[in-house]
Amino acid sequence: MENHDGAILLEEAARLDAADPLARYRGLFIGTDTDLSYLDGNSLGRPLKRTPRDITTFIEEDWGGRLIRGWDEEWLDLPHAIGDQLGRAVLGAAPGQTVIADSTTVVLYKLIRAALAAVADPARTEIVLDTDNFPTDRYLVEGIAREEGLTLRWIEADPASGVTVDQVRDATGPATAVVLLSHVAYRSGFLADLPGITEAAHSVGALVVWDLCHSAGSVELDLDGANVDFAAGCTYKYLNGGPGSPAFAYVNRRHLPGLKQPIWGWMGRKDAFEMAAGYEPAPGIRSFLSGTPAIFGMLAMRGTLDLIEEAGMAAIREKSLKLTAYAVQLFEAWLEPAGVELASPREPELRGSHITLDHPAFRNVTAALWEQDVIPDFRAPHGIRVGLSPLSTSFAELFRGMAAIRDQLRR
Ligand SMILES: Cc1ncc(COP(=O)(O)O)c(C=O)c1O
Ligand SMILES: Nc1c(O)cccc1C(=O)C[C@H](N)C(=O)O
Repeated sequence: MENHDGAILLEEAARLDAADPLARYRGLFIGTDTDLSYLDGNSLGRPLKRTPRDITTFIEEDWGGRLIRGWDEEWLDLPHAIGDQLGRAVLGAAPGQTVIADSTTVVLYKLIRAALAAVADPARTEIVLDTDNFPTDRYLVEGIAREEGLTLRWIEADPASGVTVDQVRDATGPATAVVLLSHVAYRSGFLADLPGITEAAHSVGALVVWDLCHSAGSVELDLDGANVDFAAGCTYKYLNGGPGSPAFAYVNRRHLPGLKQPIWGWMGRKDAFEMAAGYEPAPGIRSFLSGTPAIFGMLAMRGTLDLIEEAGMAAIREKSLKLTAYAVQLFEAWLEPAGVELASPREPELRGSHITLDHPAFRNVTAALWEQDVIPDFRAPHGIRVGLSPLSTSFAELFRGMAAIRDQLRR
C-alpha cells in the first residue's frame, strides 16, 4: 500500500517537473545535476553557474583593469542601479527608492530610526512588533526603545499562523509611532497581509517598516501600490547574492526629502568627494548610504535579477505555491501519520515559500539528513524548515528530501 502510494507521489513529482514552465532555470544553478536535495534556499540560495565568470571578469577587467577609476566609472552608482533593478523586478518600486547597503540588521536599524524621526510626534511613544519576529528585529527594537526612551508593544503571534490585520488594529493607536513586521514569517512561512496591515497602521497615523527577507524573490510585491513607508530585506536567500551579500533598503519617495537616518557617513553626503565640513545629506535615496558600498558582494545578485525579470514574479509565485502544496501533500501522506505537526498555514495563499514541520526528534534527524546530502534547516525547539526556491528547486528534489525525512524518522 505504502509502496503504491510512494509510486503515485513520485509520478506526481515527475508530472509536476514536466509541466513546470520554469524547469529550465534549475540547470542554470551550480550543483543541480546531483542527487543532493537542497531545501534551505531560504537561508542561503544556490549560486548561479554564471557567477564565477561574472566575478572573474570583474576582478580581471573592472577591478584589475580600471583600478580606482572604477569608482567614478561605475561603482559609485551600483548601489542604486542594482536597487532600481530590484525595485522593478521584485519589489514593485519605481526608480530612486531602493538601494543596496549594509547588512539587513544595520539597514533595519537605520530605517526604524528614520521612521521614528519622520513621525516626530512626542505623543507617539510605542513601537509595535510581534513575538515571533526574527531575532534581529526583536533585539534591534529593544535597543532602539532603550536609546529613544520608547515602549514596545508586543503582538502575540501564533507561530503557525502569524500576525493579522485585526491584531495590528488592536495593538495600534494614537501612541503608536512605528510598526515593524516580517512579511513572510521566518519560522512558519505565514504570509502577512501587507497592504491591509500598512493601511491599518496608516489609519492611526503610524508608519510601517517591513522586513522582506523571506519574501523578496519568492512572493509578488507592490510596495508603491500598497503605499509602504520603509522596507528592508536580504539578498542571499531567493536572490542568490551569496553568503553575507548586502541587504536592500526601500524608502517610499514621500519620505525621501529630509530623510533622517542615524549613521552619517561620507558616502551618504552630498558631493562626497568635496570632503567638506559638516554633514549634508545627498539628495534622494543616496542619503541612506553611510560608508563605502560593498561592491564585490553585489555582483552575484545581478544574475538572479536578470532571471527574475525574464521569468516574472507572477510565474515564480505560481511555482512556489505548487512546491509548498506538494510539500504539504507529502507531509500528509508520510509524516502526519508519524506524529509530525505542520507549523505553517494549511491555506496555500497564506504561505510564503517554505513550511515548517515539528517533531521532538527533528534536531537529531536534521543532523543525520545533512550527512546524507539532504539539507533542510533546523529551527529550535524542534522544527525542520523546508525551503523551496522556485527557480532552482525541482519537485523530484523535494520528493527525495521529504522521503529522506520520513525514512530517518523511522530509524
Ligand atoms: C526575517 C529576517 N530578518 C533579518 C535576517 C538577518 O539579517 P542579517 O542579514 O543582518 O543577518 C534574517 C536572516 O538572517 C531574516 O530571516
Ligand atoms: N543569515 C544567516 C547566516 O549568516 C547564517 C546562517 C543562517 C542565516 C539565515 O539567513 C537565517 C535565516 N534568515 C532564517 O530565517 O533563519
